[in-house]
Amino acid sequence: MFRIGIIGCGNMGEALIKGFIEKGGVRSTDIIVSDIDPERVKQIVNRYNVAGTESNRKVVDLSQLIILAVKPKDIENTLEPLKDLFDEGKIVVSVLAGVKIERIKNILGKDIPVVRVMPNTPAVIGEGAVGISFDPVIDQEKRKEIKDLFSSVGLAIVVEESLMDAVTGLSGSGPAYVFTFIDALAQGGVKCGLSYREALDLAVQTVLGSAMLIKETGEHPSVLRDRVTSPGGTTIYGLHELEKGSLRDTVINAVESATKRSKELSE
Ligand SMILES: NC(=O)C1=CN([C@@H]2O[C@H](COP(=O)(O)OP(=O)(O)OC[C@H]3O[C@@H](n4cnc5c(N)ncnc54)[C@H](O)[C@@H]3O)[C@@H](O)[C@H]2O)C=CC1
Ligand SMILES: O=C(O)[C@@H]1CCC=N1
Repeated sequence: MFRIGIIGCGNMGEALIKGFIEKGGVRSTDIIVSDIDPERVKQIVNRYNVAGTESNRKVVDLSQLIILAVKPKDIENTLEPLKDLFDEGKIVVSVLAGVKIERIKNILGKDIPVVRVMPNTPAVIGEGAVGISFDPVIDQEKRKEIKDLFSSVGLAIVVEESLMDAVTGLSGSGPAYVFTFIDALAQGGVKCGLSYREALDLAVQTVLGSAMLIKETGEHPSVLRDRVTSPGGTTIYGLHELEKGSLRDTVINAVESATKRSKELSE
């Protein structure tokens, strides 16, 4: 038996495999993976020394915790052919955006425990942000085991399932917003004469350092911002441009729009 089976070895599937092994102390021998793309399976097996198969049925048959990491549109055609294999003792963990616990149970046609998890790609280096929503039938011991597993790849918080769309819109999709912001910061540096490499290095460290300053001081971002903003200095001029460009409104709208899309995916 394998402790963990992962169906779907794409961006998120691989991020979890890498994070579990390199940061979470999960042994490669505890993991079996499958994907419809045989080349992808070979790649993952070679990279992480896990067991690999093209058979999803083998993954379900041989695993206790079955992590689904296919696209939401593929959930039915992935899960339907496997439902006879889900029996006592197995738990489904779905990282699929917008797919509700109830929908997975309906496809399985039985009351198999299901956990919804919304990780993000920094999980690959153990710096993920993970929302977890438990099926009420899952006992405290199993909840702790699953929370500990995902805590090994970053910050894991338990939320009501009704908030999982917001988690998806904020932290699930959030790395893409931050990558865009960092690239824009760097391009600003380029416009002012820095090489892109220098500008990107400075931008990355500025975002990383600023985030860590919030995390380590527990101070509100506005307090820390005011400590940068000298009266009549440079920062207020930059901040004013951000306000003129409605940065805050745009970021709030981005999270809200991605959240709405997650809700649409669940319909
Ligand atoms: N990419 C991200 O940052 C995040 C993705 N997610 C969720 O993770 C899931 C996967 O997303 P990505 O990894 O980005 O997509 P992806 O397209 O990179 O990976 C999906 C993988 O599933 C495989 N696949 C498709 N049908 C299959 C089947 N029937 N059996 C086995 N494997 C099958 C594909 O070959 C592919 O390798 C999605 O539901 C997404 O909502 C959640 C959080 C973050
Ligand atoms: O864009 C998506 O649908 C997936 C879910 C959250 C991040 N990527």
